[in-house]
Amino acid sequence: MPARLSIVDLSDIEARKQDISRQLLEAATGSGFFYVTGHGISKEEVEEQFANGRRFIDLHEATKAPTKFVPDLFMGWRGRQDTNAAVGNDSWEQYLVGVNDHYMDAHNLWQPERILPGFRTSALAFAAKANAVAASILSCFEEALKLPAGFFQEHLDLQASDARTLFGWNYYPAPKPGSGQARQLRLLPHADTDVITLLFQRPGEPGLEILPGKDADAHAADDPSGKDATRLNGAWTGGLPRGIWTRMDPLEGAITVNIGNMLMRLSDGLLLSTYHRVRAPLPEEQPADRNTMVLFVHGRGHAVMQGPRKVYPAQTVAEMIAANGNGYEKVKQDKEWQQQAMTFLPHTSSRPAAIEAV
Ligand SMILES: O=C(O)CCC(=O)C(=O)O
Ligand SMILES: [Fe+2]
Repeated sequence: MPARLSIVDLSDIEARKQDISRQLLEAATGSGFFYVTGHGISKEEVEEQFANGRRFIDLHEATKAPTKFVPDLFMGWRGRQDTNAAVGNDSWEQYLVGVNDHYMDAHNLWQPERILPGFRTSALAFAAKANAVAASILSCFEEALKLPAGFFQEHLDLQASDARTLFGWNYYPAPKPGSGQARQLRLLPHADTDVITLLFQRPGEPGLEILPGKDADAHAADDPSGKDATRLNGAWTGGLPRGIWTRMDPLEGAITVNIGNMLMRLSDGLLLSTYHRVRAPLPEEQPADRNTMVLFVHGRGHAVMQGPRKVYPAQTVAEMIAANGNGYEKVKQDKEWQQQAMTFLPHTSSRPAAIEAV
């Protein structure tokens, strides 16, 4: 099996469901990360939404401050001061919105219309489109995972009063010349807490890397601090080299998809939530900004994320978010780990031999 990252074409998913389900399952049981094309979201829509998010990021700090992050909900704005406290450097800023207006309004986490006209409508419309892509990917997994038919449709309902799915923007400014940031990470290694993540990356702004063979379970079980990233489990890596940070670069027209801890639990460990990180541009790369958009598919707060074989403890979506936020929250108090993890060695980063359709 060659070392490769998989691309799955989702076009005509209703007519080709069986075929696509097989391909998705093969892609997902490998490294836990794959690309999808034929998803029906145009390049223009994606760029428009990047621009929408940038309108927020470019606001004055004092204007953004009232929409500050609420940890239990995992919604709101984290400025570079906050991400500095969370991950140990100041090269990252994030704004996450709930697809559920109820939580957002209760905490005043939207900017007023007069400051960002049309922002909310545009963001929610895009999040709903992305969620539809997520829902069709997940419906392909139901049968294979022996979950009741319609399980995801029920739990991913964005209109539900306890819907906890998040959409948002990550902004990593270009490293300042001479700052040494080229040898730093922009985001620490972590595994996502959600069901699946849809990540929109822009060509020309690389940095995402995955660690095949190191999943959230291996992290939690044998290395709670996560300090030793080389401790791995024995899981299948889809032919990618085990324990080597592998570049998951932006791919024109594709959405990057990864399995989160909730789907790992729902699948009783068949699908793995793989460790990933974001590094700053290398000295030989363009010292560009990095802009990404994420859909963290969580589903409804009361949904129990446990598979039919009950391999993992029964915990609800709300409990899992409150306990762990996203994975990087877990290590934020550990200064020694931060220092160790932030130092980036370029030779630890490798390109996959191929990116190809399964
Ligand atoms: O911005 C990226 O490329 C990755 C973001 C990520 O992993 C996260 O927000 O969980
Ligand atoms: Fe992540």
